[in-house]
Parts: sequence; C-alpha cells; structure tokens
Amino acid sequence: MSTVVATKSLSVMDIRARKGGVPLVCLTAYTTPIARIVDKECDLVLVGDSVGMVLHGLPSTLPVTLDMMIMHGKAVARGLEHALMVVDLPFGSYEQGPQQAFASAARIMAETGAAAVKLEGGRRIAGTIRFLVEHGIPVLAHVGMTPQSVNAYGGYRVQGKGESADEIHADARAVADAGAFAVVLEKMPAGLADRITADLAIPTIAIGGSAGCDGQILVIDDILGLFDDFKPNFVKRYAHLAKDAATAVAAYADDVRNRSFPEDEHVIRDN
Ligand SMILES: Nc1nc(=O)c2c([nH]1)NC[C@@H]1CN(c3ccc(C(=O)N[C@@H](CCC(=O)O)C(=O)O)cc3)CN21
Ligand SMILES: CC(C)C(=O)C(=O)O
Ligand SMILES: [Mg+2]
Repeated sequence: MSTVVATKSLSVMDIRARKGGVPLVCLTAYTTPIARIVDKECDLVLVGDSVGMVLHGLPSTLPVTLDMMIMHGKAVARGLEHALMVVDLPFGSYEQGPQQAFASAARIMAETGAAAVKLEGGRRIAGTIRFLVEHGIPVLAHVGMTPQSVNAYGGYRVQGKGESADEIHADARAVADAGAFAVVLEKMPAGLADRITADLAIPTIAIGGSAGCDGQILVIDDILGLFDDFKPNFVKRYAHLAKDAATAVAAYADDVRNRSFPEDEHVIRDN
C-alpha cells in the first residue's frame, strides 16, 4: 500500500490569520501544469478572469464567461494540493445583486471545488459580499483599479490619487466590514495601500500596491515573460519564456528544413 502524506490545503482562516505576518505569496494560474508549479510556493492561487486576455487573446476581461472560469477552475484544481484556490466572478455574473452573485458563485464552488470567489468593487458591492459570506461562500474582495470597469475609467488608470484616496479607502473598509476574508488592492499609490493595510483587520494583497501590504499577487504569465501585449509598471519579469519559446521553435524549424530532425533516436525501426 502506498503511503499518502496528508497534505492539508490552506483554508480562508489560515489566510486571514496571516494579517501582519509573513507576506502572502499569491499568483494566478489557468492550467493544471502551471497550478502544480505555483502550488509549491503559493499560499493562494487565483484563477483570474485575466485568463481571457492572457490565454484567449481577448482585448479585455469583459467577454470572459462563467463557463470559461469553471473550465479553467477545474483544470487548476487538479494541480493544487496546498494553496487556497480562488476563482474570479466574471463581468456580468454578479452585478445584478446578491441572488445572481450567489447562483454564479455556487456553480463555481460546486463544479470546481474552489474555496472562495473574488469579485470587483467596493461600497456598491458590499451588500452582495455580505450575502455571499452569510450563505457560506468566502469572498476575496478587490478594490482600487478594478479591470472590469476599464470602460468607465477610459483605460487601466491608477485609482486613488489625491482626493479620491478617501473613496478607495472607504471601499476597502466597506468590503472588510461586509466580511471579506482579504482584499486585493490594485494599481494605487503605495501610501494609500499602506494606510488601508494599517486600518483593516483583514490581509491586503497588492498588485501595484506597496511592499507593506500583507501579500502580493501577479499574473503568472507576466512574471514568466510569456505575456508581451503590455507590461504594467507593477510587473517584474523573473523569466523570459516567450523569448525561449521563439528560440526553440526557430531551432525546430531549421532542423525540419535541413532534415536534421528527426534523428535516429526519434524514428521507429522494424527490429
Ligand atoms: N497579463 C495581465 N496582467 C495583468 O496584471 C492583468 C491582465 N493581464 N488582465 C486583467 C487585468 C488588466 N490589468 C492591467 C492592465 C493594464 C495595466 C497598465 O498599467 N497598463 C498601462 C500600459 C502598459 C503598457 O502598455 O506597457 C497603461 O498605462 O494603461 C495595468 C493593469 C491587470 N490585469
Ligand atoms: C490580477 C488579479 C488580481 C486578477 O484579478 C486577475 O488575474 O484576473
Ligand atoms: Mg480579475
């Protein structure tokens, strides 16, 4: 009989308890092989609606559907043993109110095994967050620059500069009061991210925030150098895999044209 080491995966309570502690390591994942890789280092893995832009070539996250999120959620779940899995509620699947949000979130949880969902918005969505939490669905909130509002912003612009800092701070407070177990702070001045982090009792997870936040999250393809369409200033590339892939494809193409591939070891002989 094989010995199975019981690897208990992290819960939302474990994430919540990391407030003020060792920073939470978070990344996105969309596929099983990448989930296996990030699971070894991450506390939280997000199946982000960024999947639409990163893997499907869509111009924004707005066309991403609930069915797409569920398909990628199932794939990621197969690769995780340790990290907490969170799935984004896509644009159009929750804004009508608590009932619509619950139906969408319940499908995600039942069909993928996700431990929580993430939705974008502050004060305007706080009632929905409260409803989900009261009905057993943990929520990761997301305030600041929320990409599903790109058309309202007129671009992926920094939010919370100057006067509007207090608006973002009020949004963060509202989602924490509504029962979110943590909140993503996206693309805002570091000073504001620090003030929110000091004020809230729940962990803040930054993407374009501050090193003082309780955790950091980035899109996996961005850190691997696999996504080249744009590079937000908050992205740090730790590898250049698109370049490596292009080099590999060019070498294969050369080999095929010169008949250097296949070699002896790649062909089947009769005896
Ligand atoms: N690959 C990827 N990384 C992300 O962080 C990400 C996605 N996709 N898709 C969904 C949203 C969109 N996000 C964005 C998108 C653009 C900027 C941004 O700063 N854009 C710059 C242009 C950068 C460039 O062109 O190099 C801007 O000034 O609008 C920030 C966050 C964050 N999310
Ligand atoms: C970058 C994170 C926060 C996200 O929402 C996504 O990947 O969709
Ligand atoms: Mg998202």
